Amino acid sequence: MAEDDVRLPRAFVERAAELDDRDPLRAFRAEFVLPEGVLAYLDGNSLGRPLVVTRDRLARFVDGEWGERLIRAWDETWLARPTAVGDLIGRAVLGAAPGQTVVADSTTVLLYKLVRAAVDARPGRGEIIADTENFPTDRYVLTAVAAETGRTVRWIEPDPATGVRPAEVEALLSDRTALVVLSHVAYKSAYIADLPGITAAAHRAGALVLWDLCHSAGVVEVGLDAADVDLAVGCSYKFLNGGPGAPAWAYVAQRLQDRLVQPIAGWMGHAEPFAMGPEYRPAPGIRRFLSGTPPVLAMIPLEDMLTLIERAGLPAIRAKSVSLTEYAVAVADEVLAPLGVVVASPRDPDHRAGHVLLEHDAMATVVEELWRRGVIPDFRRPRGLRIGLSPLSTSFAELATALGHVRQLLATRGG
Ligand SMILES: Cc1ncc(COP(=O)(O)O)c(C=O)c1O
Ligand SMILES: Nc1c(O)cccc1C(=O)C[C@H](N)C(=O)O
Repeated sequence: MAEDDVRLPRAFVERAAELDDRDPLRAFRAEFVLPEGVLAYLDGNSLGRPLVVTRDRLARFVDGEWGERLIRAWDETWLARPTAVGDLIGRAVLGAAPGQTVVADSTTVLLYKLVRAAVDARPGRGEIIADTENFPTDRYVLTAVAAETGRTVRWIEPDPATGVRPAEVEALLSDRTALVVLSHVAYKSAYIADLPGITAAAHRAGALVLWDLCHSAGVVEVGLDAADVDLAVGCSYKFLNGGPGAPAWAYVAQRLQDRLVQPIAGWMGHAEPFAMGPEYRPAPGIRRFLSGTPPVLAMIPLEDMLTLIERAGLPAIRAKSVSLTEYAVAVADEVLAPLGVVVASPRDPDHRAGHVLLEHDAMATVVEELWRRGVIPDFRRPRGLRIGLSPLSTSFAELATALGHVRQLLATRGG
């Protein structure tokens, strides 16, 4: 293979073709918008592709619910959308019974609301357990709530490649722990934490636990009710393909809902929003975690993708996800490692979610050139190229194409 050849070795190209031929989900790719100029899109763990059906649904919404029903649509359908779509998310990807999931705000805002509500429900417990490798917005919210409430964050410093292990959490748990906040899937390495194990350990210490599922929802089976999780949040623009700025969602276990008070008391979380009365009275159940007017328009792409996920089935989606990341790791080991690339994601597929982190000092410039070529993964400091693999919209051929360009750029870089 010539250095400047952008193709992978024939064996890998043929394996990709075989895997596509055998892929039981291969027909779903055609339901996404696939522009010619994008050779390979490997960033669905940041922003998922749009569905073709959404283009038509948005047009119908403008003419129908918005353009013709107008303000009447609030009572007819829109006011119920946050919990209706929440229940769809709960059923399709969270393993959550109805009445426990609501769509609203952004992940950051919902994180603040649930973290604050949780620590206020544990007065006298002055510690929050978190980790230094979590996404910045989680760390910033936790630091702010700790400052607001006179609490201390106990930071775990996990090995970036392995993520937070139960023993590291247990070492910090005590009767001073109010809340444990972790990402189920690490945003850099894609490490899948032991959600049931850590949840049980937190409960043994009398603490609440909140899971950030941004990199899990839609690509990893979660099982919130089965694991007796208290609280969870997630975004919907990654593997739920809700589109840029799509709303987030929150899960609050039924047993906790009427015992928690969230700090942003807005009219949409009121028991009777249109009474417009003098006093705030929280709505019963999950609606009390709403604050302002729901992002109705922004829920349309999300509804379409949840329908697709239910058609495909999360077990099949997870199985393809594992095949895709296994293929990426095999190419990295056999073709990229001789060029200095290191796989910085778990080797065990049971602990690896929907993306793979490949490290090399040249990755920042490699990603810049890849984007110019229409090959779109993303870069995370200090030296990580993230290969995001959305199972329903990504083909093995597309993945092989992308990795061929990565190889060629590393093989021909000067210096
Ligand atoms: C783990 C995690 N939490 C939170 C966020 C972002 O939160 P927001 O949707 O509020 O920007 C992201 C990425 O966008 C993320 O990866
Ligand atoms: N949420 C994002 C945004 O608003 C702009 C650009 C990127 C994003 C992302 O999704 C970042 C992503 N959570 C990450 O894992 O890095």
